[in-house]
Amino acid sequence: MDFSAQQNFDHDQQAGVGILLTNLGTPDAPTRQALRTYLKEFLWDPRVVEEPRWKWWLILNGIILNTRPAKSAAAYKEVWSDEGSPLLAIGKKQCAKLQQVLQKKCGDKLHVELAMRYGNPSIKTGLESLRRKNCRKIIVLPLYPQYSATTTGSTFDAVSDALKTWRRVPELCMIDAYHDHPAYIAALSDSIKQYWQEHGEAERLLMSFHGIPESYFQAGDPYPCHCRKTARLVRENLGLDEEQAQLAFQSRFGKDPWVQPYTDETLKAWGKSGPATVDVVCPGFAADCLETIEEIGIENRDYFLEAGGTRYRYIPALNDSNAHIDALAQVVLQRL
Ligand SMILES: C=CC1=C(C)c2cc3[nH]c(cc4nc(cc5[nH]c(cc1n2)c(C)c5CCC(=O)O)C(CCC(=O)O)=C4C)c(C)c3C=C
Ligand SMILES: [Fe+2]
Ligand SMILES: [Fe+2]
Repeated sequence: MDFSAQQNFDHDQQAGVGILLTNLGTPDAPTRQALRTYLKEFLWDPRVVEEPRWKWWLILNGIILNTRPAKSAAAYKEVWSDEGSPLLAIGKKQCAKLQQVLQKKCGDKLHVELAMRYGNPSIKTGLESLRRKNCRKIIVLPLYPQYSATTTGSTFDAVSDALKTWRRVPELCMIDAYHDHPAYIAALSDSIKQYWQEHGEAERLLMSFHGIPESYFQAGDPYPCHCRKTARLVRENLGLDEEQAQLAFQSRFGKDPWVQPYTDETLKAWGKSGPATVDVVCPGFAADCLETIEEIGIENRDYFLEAGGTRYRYIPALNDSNAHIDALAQVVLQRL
């Protein structure tokens, strides 16, 4: 074990508190090669794909990593901006703003760093930055409001792994979920209300969350229950009934059943015989990314309109809005 990196650590400096803000991750570039590297790390995580290792190794290396990277790179090209990947660019803004808000409240012993579970900047790098700033207490805030072993659980694995080589392990607080935090629910509801004030209301609201395999839920992952609670609280806050505002799960991967109802099938059915106008919001995504901009903003729009719907709009994620950053600050401050 290598503890040498800590030799220059200043033991006398006053200790600080670090906040590690994390998100899923994103490729370094929208290219086949960068996607291959990224997907290899992501899809080899046993929290994400629970298949027996030998079997999954053959499928991943024999099929998926030879086909998916080119397809995913084309999709990423559609959302890539001058600032790079939206998820990372928005993450950097969220991090800088949260630092400002928390420093105003708590002073300059508080440091916020951004890290990605897969790809860069890594969790190891983020934690090391906080160590250099002499943070003896670290609060990990994964930007997933709803807990899932595939996301939040996996982030905690990576944090624990990174700390294995530290001689002085910091006091640690891992925030597991904030799916029903009043400030998060208020920020979501207010952003929908504001969108409707500016653009008018649709006949129906679809709250679309990323899915997980149905078998993970059966094995005890509380994720779908967290999503349902978020959706119910937002719906109640907006004063809508169960027909006017509904929930669905997107981004199914592979052939096994995932938690239902599926977003794409719901929108195709609504296009055929349901409401003429639909607004879609993705409360589980703290930042707009491939899954919201491309999958919801483009792909699912086409499904709805081609099936007969007349108007489809995507309401942006909370991103770096003041209400969102204030909500995240409140989630963190409760743990200080
Ligand atoms: C293979 C299984 C997958 C599980 C389980 C899964 C869970 C899960 N993912 C998110 C959030 C995001 N996923 C994103 C991209 C993405 N997700 C998967 C697969 C699983 N996700 C893949 C293969 C990809 C890559 C894109 C692709 O090739 O289609 C992203 C976007 C990242 C970006 O750079 O924009 C997010 C965010 C959650 C919340 C979740 C379970 C709760
Ligand atoms: Fe995903
Ligand atoms: Fe997707």
